Amino acid sequence: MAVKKIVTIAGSDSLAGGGIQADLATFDEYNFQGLSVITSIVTVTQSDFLIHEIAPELVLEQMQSIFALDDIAAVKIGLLPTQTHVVMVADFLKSHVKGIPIIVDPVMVFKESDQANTTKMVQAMKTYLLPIATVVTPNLPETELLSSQKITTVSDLTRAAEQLLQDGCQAVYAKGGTRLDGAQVKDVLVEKTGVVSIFEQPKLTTHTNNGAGCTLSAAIASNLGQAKSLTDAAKAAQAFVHAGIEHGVLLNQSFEIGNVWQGAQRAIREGKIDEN
Ligand SMILES: Nc1ncnc2c1ncn2[C@@H]1O[C@H](COP(=O)(O)OP(=O)(O)O)[C@@H](O)[C@H]1O
Ligand SMILES: Cc1ncc(COP(=O)(O)O)c(C=O)c1O
Repeated sequence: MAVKKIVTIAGSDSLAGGGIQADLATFDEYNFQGLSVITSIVTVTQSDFLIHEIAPELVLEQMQSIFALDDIAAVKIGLLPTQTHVVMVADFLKSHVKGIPIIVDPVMVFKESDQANTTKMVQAMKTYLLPIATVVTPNLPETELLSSQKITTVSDLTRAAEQLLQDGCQAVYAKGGTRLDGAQVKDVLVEKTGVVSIFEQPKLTTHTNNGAGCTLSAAIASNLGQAKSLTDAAKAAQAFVHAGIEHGVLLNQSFEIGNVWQGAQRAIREGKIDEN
């Protein structure tokens, strides 16, 4: 029996919070065989958050192996360590991949570190990656970087997301998340058609949100790969992440911040977690 296949082009998070590990775990929950192109390896210690890049030629070879298959359901792009990787991945997809959803998570600002990539990275993303995207999923600081706008309210977030449509993407799902005030998390989806949707969930106080952004974009990719509409895919993905944060896991007791658990929604569905 042939399996349904979906691809992530992203970094490895050795501690499995975000990155390739979160993407593959998400794809598995949606019954996809997850294929992966590893762009970088992230290592985390008490003092350092390091991104080790994989040589662009090797990234290209991974893409060539995968896209020799012609029945991929969707592609998600996560961490790209340099502008060279951005240009190369965008060029490859533009010429080799047609007619399937491309979800771009423009990973530049991490919860685990304050570092934000440079202005040149922002420019490379806007010039090469956004134009090929079905949907782009920046978090709040990334939306600020890409739009050069300061964001403190949902209206600001919506306006900035609408501005990003001018870079040529079909839609922007901007994550307000916990970075906007209020008891609810608020994310905004703006589409080129003019439709604006706001997705809300109760703001959780659990500290198990490592990988929330990666899981969200992988879940959007999975739902789009199952041929849902973008609005339905986004709504389902936000609910999937919410369950994953609420029932997230700590690696051990010395970690204060834990990882999203991609199996949470299934466990709830199967009655293995009592929600009351
Ligand atoms: N504490 C929380 N409670 C509920 N939802 C959350 C929480 N933190 C993040 N989310 C949701 O998780 C997804 C990822 O958001 P965010 O953490 O802002 O992204 P990133 O990981 O890229 O910084 C969004 O849908 C956001 O609304
Ligand atoms: C490889 C990689 N990609 C992306 C992320 C971003 O993770 P999050 O979904 O928490 O924003 C991380 C965070 O550690 C990472 O290591």
